[in-house]
Amino acid sequence: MTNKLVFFGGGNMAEAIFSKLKNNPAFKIEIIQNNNERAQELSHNYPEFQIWQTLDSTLDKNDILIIAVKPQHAKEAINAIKEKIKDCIIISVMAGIPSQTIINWTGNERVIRTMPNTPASLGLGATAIYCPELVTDQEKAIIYSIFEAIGIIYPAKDESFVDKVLPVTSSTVAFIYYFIEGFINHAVEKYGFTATDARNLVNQTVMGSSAMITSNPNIAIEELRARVTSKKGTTEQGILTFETNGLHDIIAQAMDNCYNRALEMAKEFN
Ligand SMILES: NC(=O)C1=CN([C@@H]2O[C@H](COP(=O)(O)OP(=O)(O)OC[C@H]3O[C@@H](n4cnc5c(N)ncnc54)[C@H](OP(=O)(O)O)[C@@H]3O)[C@@H](O)[C@H]2O)C=CC1
Ligand SMILES: O=C(O)[C@@H]1CCC=N1
Repeated sequence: MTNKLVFFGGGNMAEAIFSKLKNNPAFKIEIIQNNNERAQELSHNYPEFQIWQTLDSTLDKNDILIIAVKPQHAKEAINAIKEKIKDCIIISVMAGIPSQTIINWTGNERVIRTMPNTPASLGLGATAIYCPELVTDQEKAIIYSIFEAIGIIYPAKDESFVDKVLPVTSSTVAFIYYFIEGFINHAVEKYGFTATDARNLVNQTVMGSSAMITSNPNIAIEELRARVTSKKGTTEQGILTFETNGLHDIIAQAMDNCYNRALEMAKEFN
């Protein structure tokens, strides 16, 4: 069976998902993108999808709407289409907006909260999904299949975990880039590597380190680290610098501020 999958907002996160679904026969994809320039770019890059600037038709019970607009635009954007999305399945990828708020805006109770991340475009995504009880097992299987097609899923036991994964998976993509930028910039500025060489070397190291974790599920990450850290060697001095300056405390603070912002957004954009 083919399901109609309509993306409301065709920006970065939506594209990370639909780019990976484009050859998937299970879904007939349509994109609502109000910005004309972006709509044209999407039409050019994805001739297999239908691109609209507004939602003209009413969605049916089995159709799926993925809401992928920014949280601050959501209320107004959804209000403009609410009469057409009363019966469909609604999946939100928006940070911070609780499902009850979306129910209040739409009058539709079949609202699923998810939190994906951009590596979805490579099939390497990680998506937390919270389905309320009124979603049937059959519907749940379809919803899970969308996100399984773009990576791993984490079925959240309650909705709070959709916000709690923000500093674990979704925002973390940017946190990791920020960390990587630090290594690259200093390699260029202090040690004279070209920007390209530094990028390639650091990136290969990040990929290799990550692959070591994946290939050694029974070895603690601390142990993998210990195998690099020779007593009185070079790595030890670097780790000591991180420890002395409380890097793990800084990471914890960044995670808490990220999560707290989601809670704040729930109040700000209701
Ligand atoms: N980026 C990420 O890594 C992640 C994002 N998210 C969530 O995904 C959502 C989208 O984020 P992101 O993709 O980064 O943001 P973008 O700004 O890239 O995407 C939003 C898109 O929606 C369009 N849009 C706005 N209003 C309407 C409307 N009324 N009708 C149709 N299209 C509209 C915007 O057009 P225009 O440019 O003209 O405003 C834009 O193209 C957010 O809610 C965010 O919380 C979740 C996980 C990760
Ligand atoms: O920064 C944001 O709000 C979005 C949600 C997770 C990643 N980007």
